[in-house]
Amino acid sequence: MDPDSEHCLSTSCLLYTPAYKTNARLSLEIILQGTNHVSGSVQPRSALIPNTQARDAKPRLLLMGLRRSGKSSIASVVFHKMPPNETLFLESTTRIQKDSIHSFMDFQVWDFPGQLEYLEPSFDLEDIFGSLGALVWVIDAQDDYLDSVARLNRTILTVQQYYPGINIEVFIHKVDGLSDEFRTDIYQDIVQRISDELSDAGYENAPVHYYLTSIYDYSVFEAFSKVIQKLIPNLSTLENLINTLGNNCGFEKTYLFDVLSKIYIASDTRPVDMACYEMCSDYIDVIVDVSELYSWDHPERRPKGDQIQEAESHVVLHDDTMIHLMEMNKYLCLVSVIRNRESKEKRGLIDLNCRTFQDGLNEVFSRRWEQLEETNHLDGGALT
Ligand SMILES: Nc1nc2c(ncn2[C@@H]2O[C@H](COP(=O)(O)OP(=O)(O)OP(=O)(O)O)[C@@H](O)[C@H]2O)c(=O)[nH]1
Repeated sequence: MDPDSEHCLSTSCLLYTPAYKTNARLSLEIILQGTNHVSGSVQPRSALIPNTQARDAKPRLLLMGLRRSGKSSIASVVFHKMPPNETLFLESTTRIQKDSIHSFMDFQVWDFPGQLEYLEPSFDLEDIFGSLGALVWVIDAQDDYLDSVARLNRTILTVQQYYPGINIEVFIHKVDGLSDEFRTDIYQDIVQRISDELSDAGYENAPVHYYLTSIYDYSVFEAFSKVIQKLIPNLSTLENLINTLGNNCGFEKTYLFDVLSKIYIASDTRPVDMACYEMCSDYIDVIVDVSELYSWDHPERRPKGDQIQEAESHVVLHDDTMIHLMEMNKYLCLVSVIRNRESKEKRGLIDLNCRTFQDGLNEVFSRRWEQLEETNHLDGGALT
């Protein structure tokens, strides 16, 4: 964000005190408490306990690929806020790392050791691929990728016999060190090799999607956003709501962000603009930092009249672009980019429309969220 930009943080974001806080919690600290980091190994078929499946019914994202391809780095950067440089010190994974993410929807991320031979008969495929949301295969684009491609093809051909609807998401990773031309060549080569081999094996039109990713820019967040969006029930309803809101308010682009991971779970259906996405994502960081600084319980602070329940803020940048942020519930916030001069002058209308959108959003999803919260409550809040 440009240091010269005119910052107009609305007071609603800064003034509320914990006594007046409701469900709205734009604070990573609080949300991170809901994130468990446990490790475990997949049980061999004979050791399966019948009831574990019910507790593990959350959609699962499997991070797979060869050793040192970058799986743990991706999970750490996206879900644990690890600065990319610190991934240099990550040790090789030796057991499956199971991460439960408790957010706008509960899901699990399983990080597989690169050397694990999960296709061997001693592993129960149902235990690994049952309740699967997506298989994310990470290929190190800076290394020789032929082995990785061959192993991916073996995995797809085995798994699709039992789980034909499975989403395969291929992250062609570590592209930060490559020129644009080289990236395109590698991308085309990998896509070609995978689709040729699969169609030779008689598997046409496999549901495989490809992304160029790196932890050193926003591409990995963008890719994860796309992966997660496929797991969201009612995504098209959500996109329609955002489109309607954007059209009525003159928004150039709108993203509905998960505050914890900063992946976006939905946006309007205009083409993705990475610059907008980066700006909106950075703005969430600013607001989270400010909220954490000022929303602690101060004995002498007096509430100044009625407070708006959710954090709300806008900033006008040096080029007259406005970013508008509004917290939707304790997990999600809506961030919009506004360039249209007329629209910017109608802040009241924008706020009103965003509140209406918030009602619609919570109506579509609240029942599900309430159910999830009740379940967690019954479980004693423990997430596996
Ligand atoms: N240049 C670059 N390096 C990366 C990127 N992502 C990860 N790395 C580096 O790749 C190395 C291996 O990363 P890990 O995340 O440990 O790899 P892994 O796939 O989990 O490895 P195993 O646990 O052995 O299976 C680390 O030194 C990371 O810093 C990236 O996007 N770009």
